[in-house]
Amino acid sequence: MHINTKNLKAIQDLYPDELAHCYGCGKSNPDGFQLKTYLVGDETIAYFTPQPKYTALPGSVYGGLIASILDCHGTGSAAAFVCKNEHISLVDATTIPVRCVTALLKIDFKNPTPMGVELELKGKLRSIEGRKIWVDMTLTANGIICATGEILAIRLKD
Ligand SMILES: CCCCC/C=C\C/C=C\C/C=C\C/C=C\CCCC(=O)SCCNC(=O)CCNC(=O)[C@H](O)C(C)(C)COP(=O)(O)OP(=O)(O)OC[C@H]1O[C@@H](n2cnc3c(N)ncnc32)[C@H](O)[C@@H]1OP(=O)(O)O
Repeated sequence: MHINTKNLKAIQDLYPDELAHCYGCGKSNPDGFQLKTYLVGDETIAYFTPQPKYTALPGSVYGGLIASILDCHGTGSAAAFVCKNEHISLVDATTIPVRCVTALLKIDFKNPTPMGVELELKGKLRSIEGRKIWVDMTLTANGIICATGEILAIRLKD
């Protein structure tokens, strides 16, 4: 079920402008994917519908694109979970003082991901250990988990 994100702020829209050029999720990159990750309770969610040019075999999505959007959903989720952990409100903020980069990303491709449908990405916090944030993710299409991911995101120093 697609949740209503209209009244939620995407974590990527709270990155300061100078850190918002990421190809996958930067709001300041007009050529990029501009993925949006939302914190909803204890999990994160994002939606993305790939364009047909990101085809692997006809009818299925290219794995590199799947890795890209899970990468950005993972770092966004990590930042959101740190904010939640430190009671930094995402509702009132215009920017957040937390930015994470990917140190390690693992994707398991479980089923072909169909082209032409909206993909749902979810993230769950596994642990925060100092600057290291581990997040587990799923990518679902038509109710079927097509890929799972795990990411180690590192919180950048001030
Ligand atoms: C993208 C540029 C990255 C450069 C970062 C610098 C500034 C950038 C500023 C803003 C970034 C803005 C936008 C980012 C855009 C998009 C985000 C989307 C996701 C991506 O597309 S992002 C691109 C791909 N990403 C990289 O380009 C990272 C290259 N890398 C590094 O820049 C360093 O490697 C870094 C910063 C990761 C850590 O460096 P560091 O000096 O801050 O910290 P350190 O090495 O001490 O690691 C701390 C603890 O993490 C453990 N650890 C580290 N790596 C591990 C691994 N692979 N496996 C298991 N554990 C690992 C250590 O073992 C230690 O653990 P412990 O504390 O327990 O000892």
